[in-house]
Amino acid sequence: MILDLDIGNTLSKWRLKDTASSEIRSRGAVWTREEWRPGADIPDLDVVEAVRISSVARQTVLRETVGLLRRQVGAVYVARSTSEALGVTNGYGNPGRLGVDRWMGVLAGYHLAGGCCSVDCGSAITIDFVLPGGRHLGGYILPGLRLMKESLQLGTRNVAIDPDSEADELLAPGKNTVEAVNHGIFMAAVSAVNRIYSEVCDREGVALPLLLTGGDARVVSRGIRVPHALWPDMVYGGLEACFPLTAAERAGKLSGAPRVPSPVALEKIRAGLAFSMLL
Ligand SMILES: Nc1ncnc2c1ncn2[C@@H]1O[C@H](COP(=O)(O)OP(=O)(O)O)[C@@H](O)[C@H]1O
Ligand SMILES: CC(C)(COP(=O)(O)O)[C@@H](O)C(=O)NCCC(=O)O
Ligand SMILES: [K+]
Repeated sequence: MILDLDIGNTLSKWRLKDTASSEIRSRGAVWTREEWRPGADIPDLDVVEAVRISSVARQTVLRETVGLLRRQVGAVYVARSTSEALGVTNGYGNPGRLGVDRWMGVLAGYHLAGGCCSVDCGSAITIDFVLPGGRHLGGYILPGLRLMKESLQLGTRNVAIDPDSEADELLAPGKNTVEAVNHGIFMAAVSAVNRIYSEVCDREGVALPLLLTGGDARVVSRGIRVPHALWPDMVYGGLEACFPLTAAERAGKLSGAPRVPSPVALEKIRAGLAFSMLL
């Protein structure tokens, strides 16, 4: 078995992948601030031959996790943001500073779709662009839905947006504090993604496939006006592409990859931008 770890600022996600069949056998998540210790929701390390890790948590969390795993598992691969990988050049002036979860998402997106916009809706919402040909442009970081809600301190933190709400409902003015906050942060997130996607496609003269991942991807997806695809395992996809271990991975097949969404024509994106300027 392969243990894949995606340690974010809120949740440490794990999944077990069968080395022979490439199937996902189990998955789970623990709060990042909790100690990572086998037992409870954590898989039994006896069956694990290799571990792949993407971590944006504090250095000490990664160090402790790697230390624990190295004692019990033969091969531990830790992903790093580099200046170039798999045909993509990192757009940051200091490439190592790019969050490795963003780098994994960009590499997975490029592997699947070629040039793309990859959006990760987690503790933070990150929006990254890579052009056909592999030039990563850099990206945008804004607070995630939960962070936005907590920063308001209006006692609404425990009332999450129902991911099954219709976009129309979420667009409407709130009739109480919970609604006003939930609709407000929803609009902040989706407006940013819609606008940034259109602006960058316009600037670069290319309509890019749009891919979404992260804990709030389903909610944000409700308000995205252009074709896009959800890829919950996108960060894991970057780990698979960087450290291929199974036959399917070596053949370039990333698990859970969606069908590549066909973007709308650039003219339409530009027309939408022009229209929003007139309002
Ligand atoms: N069951 C859940 N538990 C915690 N957070 C959740 C859950 N479902 C959705 N979320 C949302 O997802 C976010 C965490 O998403 P995730 O992509 O795991 O973030 P990170 O990678 O930053 O840890 C939270 O900030 C919250 O808004
Ligand atoms: C922006 C992030 C906090 C997002 O992390 P997440 O929301 O997935 O926990 C993370 O990618 C990070 O720490 N990045 C380093 C700063 C940067 O990318 O510029
Ligand atoms: K994120």
